Amino acid sequence: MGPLRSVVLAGGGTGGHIYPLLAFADALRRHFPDIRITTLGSPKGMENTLIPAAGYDLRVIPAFQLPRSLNLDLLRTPDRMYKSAAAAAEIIDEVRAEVVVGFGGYVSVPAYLAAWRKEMPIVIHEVNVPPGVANRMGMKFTKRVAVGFPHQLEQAEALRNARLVGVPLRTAITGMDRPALRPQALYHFGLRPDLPVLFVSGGSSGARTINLAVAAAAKRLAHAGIQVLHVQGGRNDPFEVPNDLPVPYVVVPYLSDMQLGYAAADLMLCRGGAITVAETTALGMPAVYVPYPFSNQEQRRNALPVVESGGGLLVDNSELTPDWIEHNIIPLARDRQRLAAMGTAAAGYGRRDGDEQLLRFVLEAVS
Ligand SMILES: CC(=O)N[C@H]1[C@@H](OP(=O)(O)OP(=O)(O)OC[C@H]2O[C@@H](n3ccc(=O)[nH]c3=O)[C@H](O)[C@@H]2O)O[C@H](CO)[C@@H](O)[C@@H]1O
Repeated sequence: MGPLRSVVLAGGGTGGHIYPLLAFADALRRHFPDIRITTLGSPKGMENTLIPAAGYDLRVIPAFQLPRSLNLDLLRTPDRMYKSAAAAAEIIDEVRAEVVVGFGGYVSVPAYLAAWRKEMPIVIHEVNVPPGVANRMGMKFTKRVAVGFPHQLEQAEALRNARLVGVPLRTAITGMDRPALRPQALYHFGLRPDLPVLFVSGGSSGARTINLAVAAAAKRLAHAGIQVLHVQGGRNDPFEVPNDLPVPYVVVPYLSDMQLGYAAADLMLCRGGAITVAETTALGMPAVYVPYPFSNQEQRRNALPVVESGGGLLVDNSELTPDWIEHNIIPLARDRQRLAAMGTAAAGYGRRDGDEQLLRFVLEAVS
């Protein structure tokens, strides 16, 4: 087949839907330098900052509310859905897209609907169990569904016949040499090279419980000689960290260059968002996972296979206290051998070629 000339990528809401879209867009551009890439987003999602910052064309289409349960009537009736789908259809026509690839989030639904009406190829990329509501709706229009992780095939009936491609990850992350980047990353954050670094991130929007528990353990961590690099996360209130600590505790609101955080870190403390898990494992980063306790336990499902393979620890949100941190994280962060073994196990679960594998799947769809 010839080169792809124009694609529409749909996905929005939080980072978990947007970063894989961007990583896939980068892969498209690598293979087809002249390709036209158009992304569809909703008015309020993080796509409004992340996609233009990455240099891609973002078209915002009208928002609509999607119910938590699936109902096909919804697609026939409400005006707002029609309006959104009509806007998506107009853009698909304008750019003469050959395929729509959706990553989930409400904005994907009008894109799927518009593409289905035009009888165009549709490809869905899904990273969670159970699959998100937008992608579940999209699955009524296409059988071309790709997933990020092996457990999804076993645990979700709707994904049983999906193609396992992995998660498209940014090459700034998958392509980095962690030890080589470490000195620069430590310098960037004002961290010392002689003490371990705990990297704390609650995902793209941050996590209040994690923020408060780690901040409350700041003194104990510092006196044990553990430095902290703490990403607060966009949607979270600031928290207090004592300013007389003997070792650095660096708080940053959000990291656009997430690879610098990974490069500086010896151990990660994080939620279990699918893209976070894909990144920590791709990098062989030992991690303590604190899954978000709601959303159908999807984050526990993401983290469990890594933990079972020895690549990290799992702790319930309600159990993450300063005492737990003192008794579990402090000894781990100081144990280089254990960290190295965990990192090796995590790397055994991780993969770095999700972008290329998804591209292969999309090319099959258009051929
Ligand atoms: C509470 C909730 O429902 N979370 C969901 C959401 O998580 P969320 O949107 O937090 O997404 P993930 O944890 O999967 O990924 C976060 C992404 O943001 C990046 N990042 C994060 C912080 C930062 O400062 N800079 C930065 O670049 C990470 O490198 C990663 O690429 O989407 C995921 C993927 O659908 C789901 O599995 C999660 O369950």
